[in-house]
Amino acid sequence: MTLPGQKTKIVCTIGPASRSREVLARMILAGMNVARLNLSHGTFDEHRENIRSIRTAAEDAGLPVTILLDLPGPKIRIGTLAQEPMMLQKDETVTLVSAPATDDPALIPVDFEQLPQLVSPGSIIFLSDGFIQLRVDEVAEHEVRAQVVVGGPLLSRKGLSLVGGGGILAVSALTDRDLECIEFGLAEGLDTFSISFIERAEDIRKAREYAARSGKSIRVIAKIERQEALLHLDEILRETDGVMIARGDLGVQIPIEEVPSAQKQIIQKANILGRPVITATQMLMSMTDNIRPTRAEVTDVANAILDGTDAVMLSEETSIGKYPVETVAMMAKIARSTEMKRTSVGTGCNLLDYFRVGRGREKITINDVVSLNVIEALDALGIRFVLTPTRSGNTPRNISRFKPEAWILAFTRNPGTLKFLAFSYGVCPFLIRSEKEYWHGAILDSIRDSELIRPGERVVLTEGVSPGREGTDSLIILTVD
Ligand SMILES: Nc1ncnc2c1ncn2[C@@H]1O[C@H](COP(=O)(O)OP(=O)(O)OP(=O)(O)O)[C@@H](O)[C@H]1O
Ligand SMILES: CC(=O)C(=O)O
Ligand SMILES: [K+]
Ligand SMILES: [Mg+2]
Repeated sequence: MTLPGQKTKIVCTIGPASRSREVLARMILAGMNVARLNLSHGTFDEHRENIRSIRTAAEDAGLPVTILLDLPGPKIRIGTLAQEPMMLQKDETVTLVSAPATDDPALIPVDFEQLPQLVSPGSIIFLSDGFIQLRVDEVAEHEVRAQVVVGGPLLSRKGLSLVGGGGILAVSALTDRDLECIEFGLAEGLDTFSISFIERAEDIRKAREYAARSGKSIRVIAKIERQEALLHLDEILRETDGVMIARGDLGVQIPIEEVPSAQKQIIQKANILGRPVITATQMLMSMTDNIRPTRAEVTDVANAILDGTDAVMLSEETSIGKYPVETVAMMAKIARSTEMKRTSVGTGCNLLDYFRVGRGREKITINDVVSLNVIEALDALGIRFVLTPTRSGNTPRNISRFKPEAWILAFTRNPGTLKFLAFSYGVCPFLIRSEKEYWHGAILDSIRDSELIRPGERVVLTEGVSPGREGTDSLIILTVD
């Protein structure tokens, strides 16, 4: 048993820059915990190959990697360009045509037939999360002519949105394509999906019900990337297994200046319920092309950690960037340094006060009380390890939400629980093979053998898993001999 270098979990989007086994292996060693495959890009064949490579690389490295499949959702995207990048210059006129692809390098295909009905002269179109802006001049039956207001390089399959929140198909968040993607994932033996543009808890239930028809249960990360999701945040958090602050789309769907406060609110509410939360998009964006990040980016990563995020995510940086491995290593370095200073610099959200003296006191559960007591014991006695036998993963997650300095070693027989703990801060999960290994004696034996714990050191153990009992209602503090 060796401990990871940092407690914050690192999610990396895999693409052309990182899909080789060699690069994947180096990213795993640098600290990647979760490989995200964005099913909005590439083909099922490509992703099947990616899944194979990730599994092999993880096996070779001897470290666990969880695969997250990100569903496309009802997002309007441009199609496949004849040449990429297509360089758009300020003031030039461009033509958008409704088509999935084009051979004409002067045209921008848009993978959405009704585009001409959606805009009128004067409408502002954002491409690529708002990096590129166009103003519509003329609308014809199948095409739209527009002037470039802000230019830049455009790549195939980038998102298209309209000022004022347009650019999402008005249908349910879960599209037919998403259902096909769930089926693809289940057939590949995967069960963790992030759902894009969800509006309500109902969207998550639909995905679960769809998987249940094939007798499977799935784990869901709800992507918060539109106003409606913020309005229904409480019901979404209750239903979901985890949550992602998808700042790319969120920053064009709501006023961009509201993204930071939304981030803090989502993190705080997710922490209260013990749902792992991922902060995503543009975290180290400049490392897509440069070997060093900006001060602002480093500060963004550190602040997300201090806000209480469980995981941080890389997108372009690792999917198409020049320095995927260096970016993961930088992320890990920022995380490690920030975690060490977390107590001395203080954090934005004091969850302890929420439960002890705040609104949380009214709704407090026995599990909350136990996790509060664990935190109390860790602090008072300077304990470095909590050992949690768990079936569902709830006990380690409830402790993790307080972002303690101690490591949470989780022991489970359930491979799905193990995989999903890859999203929780400070949790180091281990697979055990029999019911007997849930017993305290067995857990202590394995930890003694690992040499992680010094003889004479105190640890906290949460109650063992026993048949017919739900939740954790006790903890023991003991000295390892
Ligand atoms: N499998 C892939 N193949 C090719 N390019 C990819 C792949 N995955 C990601 N990319 C590139 O990396 C960029 C950033 O990835 P990201 O996952 O954030 O996608 P996105 O297009 O912004 O959409 P989303 O809102 O779904 O995240 C993509 O826009 C795309 O250019
Ligand atoms: C990750 C994602 O979907 C976004 O930032 O929009
Ligand atoms: K997606
Ligand atoms: Mg998005």
